[in-house]
Amino acid sequence: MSTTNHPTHTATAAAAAPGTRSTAISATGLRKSYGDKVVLDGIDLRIPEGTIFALLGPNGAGKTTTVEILSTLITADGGEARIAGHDVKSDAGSVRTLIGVTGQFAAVDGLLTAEENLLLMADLYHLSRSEGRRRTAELLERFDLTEAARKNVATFSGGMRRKLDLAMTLVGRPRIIFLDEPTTGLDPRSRRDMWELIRDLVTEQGVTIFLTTQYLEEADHLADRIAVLDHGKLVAEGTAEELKRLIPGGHVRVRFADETHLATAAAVFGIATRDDEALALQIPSDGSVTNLRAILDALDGTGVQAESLTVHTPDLDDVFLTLTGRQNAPTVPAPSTATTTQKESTR
Ligand SMILES: Nc1ncnc2c1ncn2[C@@H]1O[C@H](COP(=O)(O)OP(=O)(O)OP(=O)(O)O)[C@@H](O)[C@H]1O
Repeated sequence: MSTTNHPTHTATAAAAAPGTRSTAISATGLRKSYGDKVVLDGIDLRIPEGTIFALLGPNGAGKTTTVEILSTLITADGGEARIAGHDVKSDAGSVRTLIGVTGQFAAVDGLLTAEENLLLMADLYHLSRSEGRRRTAELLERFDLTEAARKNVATFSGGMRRKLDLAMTLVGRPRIIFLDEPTTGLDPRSRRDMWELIRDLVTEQGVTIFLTTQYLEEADHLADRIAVLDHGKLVAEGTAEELKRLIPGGHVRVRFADETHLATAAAVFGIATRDDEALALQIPSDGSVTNLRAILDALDGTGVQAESLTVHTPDLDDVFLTLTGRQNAPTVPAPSTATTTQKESTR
């Protein structure tokens, strides 16, 4: 897709101070309280250009508040945040020309068709009539909405509305896109479609994505880096692999035909946990091929045959549970009315 016709963004990005040129989003000591309630308690972030960053946290952790501050919708009580080098408070106008924000159906008008919604957005971005039509057609095609283009959005499925909402955000060709829970409530297929669209934006156009999610799988799948937000503080940050390494729990489970075989194997693997009932041994392992080979070689050495072997590597659910002491990842979370109302004022 062409990225011409967008002088504002290119010029503004190039104007960023040299030291911050490769940093799309940064924050230092961000704080926000509502009355007595501390929502953000000193958040530090540094997100390089052209990457996907996921802010992961349970309901009420402060994810939307973070997005609202970074996208200039509300101001922080303390700390500093910059978008491509521009201060979100003192230079909010420049920040707004660089970013796109997609909340929960924030901008979509259900009484209009998909095409009308996109054309309206093109008007808001002062695109000429012909450029607006061209961009609308291009986005409808890209998001597989061409057939539904002339239908009222009220008839759309949740997945189609989300796609249209993202398409509307892209009319202005933002270089930095905030996606607040982009797949909450979507079925698995629509969620995967959305993931593909998000990833394509980064690989094809080099945009930077800041997404919030409650889904560990989503962060694992999409993000270059993940931060876990809990009670207004970042409790961990890293790649999915780094976060998974933070916690123990990786193991190989080997099942045997009878107790004699189990006892022989157990004598070899001193640190293994024995499950007599299931005739199984649980052997600590990082799941690497080298480690698996060593386990199998040691078993071969005993002359004992294993009936089955399964590898368990910790997933982000385990990480979340370890870091926050709570299970996460609801299957169909209900959208909160309060945050939806705030999100409606995003544009
Ligand atoms: N305008 C407001 N006035 C008072 N409290 C607020 C306001 N906005 C947010 N909060 C509170 O701040 C906390 C964090 O809210 P926020 O919406 O940022 O969390 P979240 O992590 O996005 O959660 P969710 O996943 O439910 O959207 C919540 O306890 C919420 O009730």
